[in-house]
Amino acid sequence: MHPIVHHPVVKKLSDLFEDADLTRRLASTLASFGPHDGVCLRIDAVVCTSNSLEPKITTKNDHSLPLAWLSVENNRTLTTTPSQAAFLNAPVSGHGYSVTSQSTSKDVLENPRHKTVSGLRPSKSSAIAVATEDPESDSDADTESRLRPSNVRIEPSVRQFHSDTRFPQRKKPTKDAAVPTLQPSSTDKFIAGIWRQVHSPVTLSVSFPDRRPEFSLGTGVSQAVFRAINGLCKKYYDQSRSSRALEIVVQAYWVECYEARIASIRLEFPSYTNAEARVAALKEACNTLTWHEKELRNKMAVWRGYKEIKDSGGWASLIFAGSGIYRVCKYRIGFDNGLMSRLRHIASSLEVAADTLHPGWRDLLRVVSQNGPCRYSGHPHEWVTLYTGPALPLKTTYPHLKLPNGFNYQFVNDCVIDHSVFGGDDPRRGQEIDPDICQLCKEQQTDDVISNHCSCFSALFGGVRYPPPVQLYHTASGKNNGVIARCEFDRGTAIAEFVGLVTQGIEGLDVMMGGSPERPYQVFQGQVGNFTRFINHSCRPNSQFQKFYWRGIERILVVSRGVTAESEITVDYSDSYWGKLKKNCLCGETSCRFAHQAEA
Ligand SMILES: C[S@@+](CC[C@H](N)C(=O)[O-])C[C@H]1O[C@@H](n2cnc3c(N)ncnc32)[C@H](O)[C@@H]1O
Repeated sequence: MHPIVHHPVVKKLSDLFEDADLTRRLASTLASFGPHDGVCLRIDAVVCTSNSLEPKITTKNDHSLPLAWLSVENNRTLTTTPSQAAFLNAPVSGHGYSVTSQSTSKDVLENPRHKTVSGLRPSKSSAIAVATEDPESDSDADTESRLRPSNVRIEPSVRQFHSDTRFPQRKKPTKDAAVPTLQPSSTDKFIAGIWRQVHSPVTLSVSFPDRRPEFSLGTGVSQAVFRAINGLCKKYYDQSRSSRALEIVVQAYWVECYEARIASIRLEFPSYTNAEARVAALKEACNTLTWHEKELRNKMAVWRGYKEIKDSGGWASLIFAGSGIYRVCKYRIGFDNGLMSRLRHIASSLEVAADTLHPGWRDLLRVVSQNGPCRYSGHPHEWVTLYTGPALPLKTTYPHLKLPNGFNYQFVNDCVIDHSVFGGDDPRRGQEIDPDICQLCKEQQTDDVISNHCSCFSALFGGVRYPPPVQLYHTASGKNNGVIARCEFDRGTAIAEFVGLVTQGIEGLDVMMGGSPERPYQVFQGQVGNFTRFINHSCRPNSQFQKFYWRGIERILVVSRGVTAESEITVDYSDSYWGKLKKNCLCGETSCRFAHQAEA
């Protein structure tokens, strides 16, 4: 049989793909080659987007990436360039699978931008902050005239939000370079990275072999169990590219096993000192891992970091940490009590996001028998997160309202039209508006991500939509629930659409007014809607309501005026709203306009 079949790399590949048949199939393929054909094995990877894993074979648009050439003649080595392998006479021209990828981000960034109907411009993308201000767009009068309430004639008893709230004069960002700006620290970036990853469509599914060793530290760690965890550690270290999260989980757990093994050795050999027991455990590990002691010690230092992060932020913080975690743990960047206490604070909130957005994530922990049941189920916003402990079901947080049937709220992604009021009509449809052209940028709008050219609020319309990195939380200031941003939202970025029942004729309850004086409508969030229902008021808000037409339909958006991570998202409810609310404003701002509202 051809010697390449027994090559260790081939063995590794078959382990990697868990395909015991690989060598047999390789052997039968090689049977067609002659002894002087200079056979080598080319190892390719195919680059594609995760949402297009159904590859199309193309010849023109080849995204295959030759990684290495393996030759038996070349003293069993892998080469990384075709020139190194040239003597083998091996075919190096690319052919293989590729996926058609749509690349609009460049176009998106280069598209010209136009002024919005209010003081905010749409952000170029969620990653790029709008650095400049339009000098003419900031005066209250100007803003007001452009945002004049559409249906100001209605004078009902309802407390109305208006998407055209008069905002207090905004301070222009200073251009003075001498004024220091607060940059996010490495810890901020690390934690934001975890939140971003958990709110991304990352796929974490794994398949394990049927027979796996069972682990339990309760009864001590025998040499056999320690050998098994060492074996696992080696396996996932070797497979790190394909299962990075698994690797980190195993390594963090290895540290626990190692400590438990030391304790067990001390019981087995009572004459051993702690240092001797450590060395003995280390030697055992090195035997299976086939690493030198020094090598293992170096790696262990990083793995200890993983364990510390897991101990503070829970397994979810480790699994969703992304690739930055290695650097953080290797160089221990910002690795202090500050990081650990922040991780402890977000641990249960992170679990809410992980359980509700990635219900299968705990399967990864099966690799070390640490998987438990899902704690939080349902919609991510059916949970109110707390700094002090596990999240509470949203339903249980309104006892003060004394509602006869309890608090019931159905989360929906899009507005629901009250057909009993409007028949088959959608009152949000703009009259004499071209539904294909954006009113702001004048570019073409379509729901098809590829042909859409309007990137005004691409996080919500015409782009790929991810769950926004926000959660409900219990405010400390007495406002009951509120909405907390887990990542920053650049100024001009849409956070969400104000979604609810599109209706008319609601009296005495909170509604958002929309439409025109001729065709008014209300958006009522009493029973259905999204998290915007829980956004509180501030007299110095970090967000604002803003109208926007998408495909000819008026949408009311919550747009960031610069929201920092871990801050409460707030809007200005407007004077007319507070005029009908017999409560004191608890926003706590020095410029608060309604602090003594109830006494007035
Ligand atoms: C749309 S809800 C906001 C979510 C609400 N906090 C909750 O727990 O459901 C609006 C109500 O929240 C309360 N609220 C919002 N902002 C407030 C503020 N700055 N001060 C006091 N109460 C506020 C008022 O009772 C108001 O009528």
